[in-house]
Amino acid sequence: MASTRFNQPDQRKVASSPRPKGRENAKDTLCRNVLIYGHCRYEDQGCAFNHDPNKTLSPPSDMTTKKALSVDSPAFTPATLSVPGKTSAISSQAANAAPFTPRGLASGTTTPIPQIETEPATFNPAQIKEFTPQQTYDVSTNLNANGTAIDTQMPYDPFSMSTVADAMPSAPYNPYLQDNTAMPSNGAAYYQAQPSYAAPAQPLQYHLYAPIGPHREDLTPYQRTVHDFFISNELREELQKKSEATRQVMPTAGLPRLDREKFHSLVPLDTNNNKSAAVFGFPSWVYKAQKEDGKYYVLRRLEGFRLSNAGAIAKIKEWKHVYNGGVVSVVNAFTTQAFGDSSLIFVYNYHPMSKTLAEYHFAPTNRYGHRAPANEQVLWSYVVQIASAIKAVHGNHLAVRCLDASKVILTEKNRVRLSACAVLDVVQFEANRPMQELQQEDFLLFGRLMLSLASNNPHIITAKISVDGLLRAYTPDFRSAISWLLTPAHIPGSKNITDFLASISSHLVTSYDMVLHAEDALRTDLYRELENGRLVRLLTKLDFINERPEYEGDMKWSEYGERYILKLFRDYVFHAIDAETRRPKLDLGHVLVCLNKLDAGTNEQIRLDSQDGVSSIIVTYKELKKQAILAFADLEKRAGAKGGRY
Ligand SMILES: Nc1ncnc2c1ncn2[C@@H]1O[C@H](COP(=O)(O)OP(=O)(O)OP(=O)(O)O)[C@@H](O)[C@H]1O
Repeated sequence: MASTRFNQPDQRKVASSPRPKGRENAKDTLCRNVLIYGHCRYEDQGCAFNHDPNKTLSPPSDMTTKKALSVDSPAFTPATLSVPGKTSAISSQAANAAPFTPRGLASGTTTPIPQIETEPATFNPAQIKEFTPQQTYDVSTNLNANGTAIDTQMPYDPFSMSTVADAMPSAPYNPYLQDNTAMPSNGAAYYQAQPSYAAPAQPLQYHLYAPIGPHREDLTPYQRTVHDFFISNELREELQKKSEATRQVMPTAGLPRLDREKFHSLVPLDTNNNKSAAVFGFPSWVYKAQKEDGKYYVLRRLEGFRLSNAGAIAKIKEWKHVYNGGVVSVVNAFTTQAFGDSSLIFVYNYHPMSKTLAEYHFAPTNRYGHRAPANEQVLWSYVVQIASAIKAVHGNHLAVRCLDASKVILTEKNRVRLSACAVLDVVQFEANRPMQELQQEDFLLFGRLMLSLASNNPHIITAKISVDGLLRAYTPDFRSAISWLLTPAHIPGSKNITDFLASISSHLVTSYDMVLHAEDALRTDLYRELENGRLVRLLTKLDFINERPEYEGDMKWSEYGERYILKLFRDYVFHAIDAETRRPKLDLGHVLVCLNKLDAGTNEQIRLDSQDGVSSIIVTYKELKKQAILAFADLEKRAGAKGGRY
């Protein structure tokens, strides 16, 4: 730690300027005092060095000395960047290249010692701009902490920051190539290697909240808040509700445990107590249940069903091969007496907070008890998803058979799944109807379902209606798709789902594009959360170390070495005060920036001042990171156990 000083009362005295090699060189050499403190006390007293930073490498704009404990304290430009003679080690391209620092986050109210960039002095999320990788960029000559040229081409591993901090690169970083080995094969279609990609060759020095993904440019600055860095409130609320629903228990519901099948904690999901036998021929109940393995499932119970043919239940095996995003996976089926009757139970995957299409579209919403008919775009999205589900089912030589609005569930916004597959195969096993006939019937059921949603009529009788008349508000495309589904084939059994999909191909593409946008949006949210997880781990580690009461009397523990610097760092991050008003600064941006830089161990230097203002330390994040690792390792030793990975 060449630049680190501990508790040295006189350490802030002005450094003497370097001895010039020749008088001529001196006036071209930037005075070290200007570098370190922003001014030179001896400027007017004969100091021979150059005091105009603009004549050499441009120093940071805010190089003015301010009081201790202020986050606006004078900046310090590492000698590595401005040592005369060494500047030639930086290629002109490297010097001009923009470091990877999303603006607006990088400066905060910190006392950073900027490398080359000049950042706005206060944290302003509104100013965040996208990172544009530099096309041509010479990384072969960069400087290490000692000011010597080093090879900066290194494989960058965002999950192992020590590589970034401790070693320097040897091969160009290619973010696309990097994941190829780890990526499961099913991701290959989307994430193919891009050999021609001109990688941002500069090693990414620290994690910041890179604004990746779709951007909304119509927001005015004041609308961008700290919430921009976290998952959106709506999504958070939705996920939390789902998580709560998943964990809900109802001990007073009086429902049995199914010990033989290892299910317990049943919670009824039916909101409707009037059980009709219209769909399956038996009253049915739906429960959420937890299995012994800790996972959650849905149990659909058919009350009073007696299994007369063991072969019926074997049908389930065939359903296990159906793997489609539009079908709720069928897990198992069994009979039980646990409910006090003879019940047939189907086990499905659980999708918390689902609603049936009937519950969603036919529930009255206005005071006249009406709900507006569904919008055509939404209906097209249902058509595409259900058609894809039918394709998967028919492709496995099965038929859906149950396409009632009360048996298609909405698991996410506009995301539908068939929720009662396999039931009729078991219940009507004896009827032994030909599969081709059942598959043709699926088209009719599908057409009826869409027609009832489009006309907002749950009880539509399709025999005597004119689709064109009923769906006047919809496009001819939509009307003809519904007509195709409802019209029996000229040659029995000749209709097939592939033909239907071909005829709606333009809507498939639109739907696919919407899914891509939705995925982009979710990924953007994921990026926001990515850094938060890291920071929680880092904060936990720091809190484990800082000011442990049991070691309070132990001077070695708290007042020396790494723990002392980390304590000062804690003050620097969390206890900053405004230089002018002396009021506490509660700047989340500052905290995020500092913690991210610590996590990455950057070479940026900061000045840490003791609370009494007596001593200061100039230290890099890289050194701080090393100290944190050492202090935590020491703590682990004292704890006598490994604390786990942080
Ligand atoms: N796999 C599942 N995951 C989560 N919830 C589900 C699942 N399947 C069904 N549900 C939910 O269970 C509830 C009851 O479903 P059910 O099929 O019994 O509908 P219903 O409207 O009660 O119809 P019926 O009157 O025929 O019983 C619905 O709110 C539905 O969203």
